[in-house]
Amino acid sequence: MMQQIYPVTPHPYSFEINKDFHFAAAHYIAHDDAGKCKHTHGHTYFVNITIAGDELDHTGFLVDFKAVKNLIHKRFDHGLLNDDQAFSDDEPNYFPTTEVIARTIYEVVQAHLNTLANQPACIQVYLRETPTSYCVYRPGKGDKE
Ligand SMILES: Nc1nc2c(c(=O)[nH]1)N=C([C@H](O)[C@H](O)COP(=O)(O)OP(=O)(O)OP(=O)(O)O)CN2
Ligand SMILES: [Zn+2]
Repeated sequence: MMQQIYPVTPHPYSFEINKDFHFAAAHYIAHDDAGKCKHTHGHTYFVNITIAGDELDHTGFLVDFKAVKNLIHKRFDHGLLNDDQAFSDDEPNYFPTTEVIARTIYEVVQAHLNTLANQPACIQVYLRETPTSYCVYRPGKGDKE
C-alpha cells in the first residue's frame, strides 16, 4: 500500500516509529473563495504519523501502532469532517482544510500520548489529500512536544 518516502524531521529521541493508514471522508470548505471545494465532496486521505521517545512501555512499545490508527480512523473514516467538533464552518482556522486536518490529527494523537507514562511525542503528521496535494504538520511553539 503506502510505501513512499516521507519528509524527515530531526529529533533528539532514541526511538522513532511511523504509522501509515488511510481513511475516506467527505468535507466542504464553507467559503465562496474555495471554488469547487465549497461543495461537499470526498477524498481518501493518506496519513503518516511519526512518534518518538526514549522510553518503552511494559509491552516494549513506544505506543501501540493500532492505538494510533484507531484514534483517527474510528473518528473520521466514512464521516463528514464538517460534522466533527474539531472543525467549524465559521472560523477559517478550523475549516477542514488539509492543513487544519493535519493539525487536528496531531492534537488528537498528542492528547493520547500525554496520558502515557513513557511520554512519547508526536513530531510529524503527513497528510495527503489528493495524488498531488499534501500537508506536513510539525508541532511548533504553541504545541506541547
Ligand atoms: N492550501 C490548500 N489549498 C487547497 C486545499 C487545502 O486543503 N489546502 N484544498 C483544496 C481542495 O479541497 C482539493 O481537495 C484539493 O485541490 P487540488 O490539489 O487543486 O485538487 P486537484 O485534484 O484538482 O489538483 P490537480 O493537481 O490540479 O489535478 C484546494 N486547495
Ligand atoms: Zn477536498
